Amino acid sequence: MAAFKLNSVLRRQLFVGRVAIVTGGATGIGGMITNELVTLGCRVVIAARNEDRLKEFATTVNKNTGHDLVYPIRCNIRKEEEVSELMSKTVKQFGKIDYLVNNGGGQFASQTEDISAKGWHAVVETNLTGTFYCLKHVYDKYMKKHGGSIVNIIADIYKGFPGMAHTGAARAGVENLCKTLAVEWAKNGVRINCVAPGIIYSETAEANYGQKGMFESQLYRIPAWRLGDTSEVSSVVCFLLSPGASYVSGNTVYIDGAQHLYKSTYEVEQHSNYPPPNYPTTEATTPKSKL
Ligand SMILES: CCC/C=C/C(=O)SCCNC(=O)CCNC(=O)[C@H](O)C(C)(C)COP(=O)([O-])OP(=O)([O-])OC[C@H]1O[C@@H](n2cnc3c(N)ncnc32)[C@H](O)[C@@H]1OP(=O)([O-])[O-]
Ligand SMILES: NC(=O)C1=CN([C@@H]2O[C@H](COP(=O)(O)OP(=O)(O)OC[C@H]3O[C@@H](n4cnc5c(N)ncnc54)[C@H](OP(=O)(O)O)[C@@H]3O)[C@@H](O)[C@H]2O)C=CC1
Repeated sequence: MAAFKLNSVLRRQLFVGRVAIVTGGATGIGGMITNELVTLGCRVVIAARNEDRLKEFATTVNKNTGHDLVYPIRCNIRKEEEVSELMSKTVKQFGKIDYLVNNGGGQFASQTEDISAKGWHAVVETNLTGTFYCLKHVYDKYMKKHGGSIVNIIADIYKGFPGMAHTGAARAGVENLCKTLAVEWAKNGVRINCVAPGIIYSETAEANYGQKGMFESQLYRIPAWRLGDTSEVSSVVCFLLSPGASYVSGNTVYIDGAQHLYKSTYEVEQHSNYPPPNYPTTEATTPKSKL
């Protein structure tokens, strides 16, 4: 009991005096990351496009904790000047940026051939270019001189991302950028890692993907036989930001109940359109082509 009490005191103090930026920090996974950082004593700037939602979330958390620890700044990460301003305003307001969580992002489900050029650019600009802007400007405005710790939220791209090629390509780009920067910025005391969530329940994520219960229909593809919850992502993010991960950089942690090692969310329908094999085939091994 005594040990637990000591741990909970240490836990509350882990990030006292620290300042974090969480993009998309007012909803879903980002909202839980903000909550957990605040619980650990951190001041958190939350940044996204919907200003009303940011303000409402900040007011609620600040009221619940009795401290002004959450500060909203409207920012579309696709706009470099807004990202630059986000970093400048944070340094002006709080004097520092210890942590950056690149969580803001999203996509839509589509067969690759149905993605328009505009849709492709929207997803790549949001998830890859937006993340690049955040990384570049947090480095320029603070971390180049002072170091820091960064976590990028990507997605389960272990087997490509059939059904969401745009985001698969963008997130793979972020993962590769992370590996590069772990080396290039090590000399500046910057650590950078990625977190790859599997299917994580949040009201906003479910709303984005249409009908209620859609996520649950995927359970049989997940060895854990359940979805993840947002606190199961935020705890890993906080660990990676913390001194507990002081020798960890350039890595990706999958938070997916082992789904990346198991079944894809994509179904390939039966067909016989591959070049024929060199072994004898029967009707049973050669399904009729649907072409
Ligand atoms: C298994 C689960 C894993 C993942 C879970 C999560 O991530 S949960 C979290 C998920 N949370 C989120 O994803 C939330 C954040 N997501 C977003 O903000 C958007 O999904 C975004 C990234 C596409 C930006 O979109 P925006 O509207 O700001 O961008 P814009 O106005 O610049 O260009 C729009 C163009 O993109 C196209 N297009 C867009 N939607 C669709 C569609 N449904 N259908 C088809 N196409 C679509 C279309 O071409 C459109 O142009 P049009 O035809 O209108 O001239
Ligand atoms: N839930 C899941 O199963 C999975 C989620 N992810 C990823 O995790 C992250 C969080 O998703 P989740 O919490 O589930 O869903 P949400 O829809 O709640 O989170 C997306 C957040 O990103 C913000 N955002 C989107 N576009 C921009 C932009 N251009 N500039 C600034 N902020 C932006 C949104 O705020 P606003 O609209 O106000 O800008 C919103 O707060 C996303 O990157 C998502 O793709 C990855 C794999 C699985």
